[in-house]
Amino acid sequence: MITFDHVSKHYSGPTTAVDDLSLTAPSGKLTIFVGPSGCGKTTSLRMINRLITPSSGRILLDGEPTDVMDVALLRRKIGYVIQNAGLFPHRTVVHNIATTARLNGMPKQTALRIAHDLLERVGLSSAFADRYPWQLSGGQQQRVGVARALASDPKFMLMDEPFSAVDPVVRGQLQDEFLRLQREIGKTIIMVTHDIDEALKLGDQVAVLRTGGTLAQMASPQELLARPADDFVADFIGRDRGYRILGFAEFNHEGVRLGKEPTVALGATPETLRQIATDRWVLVADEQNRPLGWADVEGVKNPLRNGDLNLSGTLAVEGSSLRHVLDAALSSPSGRGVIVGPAGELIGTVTLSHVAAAIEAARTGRLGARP
Ligand SMILES: Nc1ncnc2c1ncn2[C@@H]1O[C@H](COP(=O)(O)OP(=O)(O)OP(=O)(O)O)[C@@H](O)[C@H]1O
Repeated sequence: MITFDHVSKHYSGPTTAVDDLSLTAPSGKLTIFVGPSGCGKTTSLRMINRLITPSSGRILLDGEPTDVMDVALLRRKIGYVIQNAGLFPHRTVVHNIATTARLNGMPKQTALRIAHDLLERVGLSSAFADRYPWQLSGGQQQRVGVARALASDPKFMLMDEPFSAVDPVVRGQLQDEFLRLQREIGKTIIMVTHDIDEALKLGDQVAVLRTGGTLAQMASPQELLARPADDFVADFIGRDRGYRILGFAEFNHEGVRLGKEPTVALGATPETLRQIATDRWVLVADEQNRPLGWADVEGVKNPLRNGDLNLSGTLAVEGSSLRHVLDAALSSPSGRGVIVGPAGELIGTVTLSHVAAAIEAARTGRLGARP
């Protein structure tokens, strides 16, 4: 657990970067600091590993004040990941990763073995081990940065905008991979971002800071979306709050009868399509009954080919969120959202009215309707 106890930081002149910040980042959880530019996120983070000294107040790691710890020992307890990874340019990937373990006195061979293991855990093959940072993409460098921070198996991790230097697609992948990794490793993490979507996606808890370095609200993503503390938080979270909160409610199809969707295979004739169709659209699936797309009965004049398929519909995996299921229904040309199992096999379809009923049930229960 990382505790801020009335921490302030005043720089010279009138700037108060952080103003009387008190909060606790719980053990094994990912806490996000988010807020507009200049609200003191990075300053707060860097006070934890004493790259910056607080003007007043204390920071404690598992109850132990950091200001009296030996600074080298303190930093060894804390993995640190920064934007653009900050890798050593003259060291290979595997030696970059091994650095922190070596600094903690681990024998070279053990450190290298751990580095190779970590490379795979962050989604890079061993083929990258002997490359230099400049031979990697931004996303790959960022993965190496995470692996390097993890190499000494620190109890705490500080991450300053770790995914912001890459394009949105890679960023999404890195976030997903990092969430998976954190489920395994359960570190106590504080991450800084200016991106509220990233905060809501990754955070167990989100601390929203306002300019002047004060805490506006600290809450779970669901709580922030359902009950923003004031206008500043509501504005910062932005529009679509009602829609985004659906991302935190699992689609429960127990009370909902999934439609039994008939399917055809590629190669089906127009006559077959017309016989099977319940309306204009027929779902096309492969031999394992995995949906491939929808065919428009009125548009197919020859045996069905790949090029005939409408691919606009998203698939919702069973057990995914109401947001995914709603999106599957909205994006499907037939209006029927396709639900698949873990191997991508068809389970059934849902109509918009089914999803609306599920949303209504969740809204009055778990979504936390306003009192
Ligand atoms: N070394 C410094 N000297 C004087 N003022 C500083 C110094 N470092 C930061 N500040 C000021 O302190 C405030 C907080 O800065 P900080 O970098 O912590 O903000 P931030 O929330 O991380 O911003 P961003 O999202 O833009 O990175 C800002 O007003 C900044 O200008």
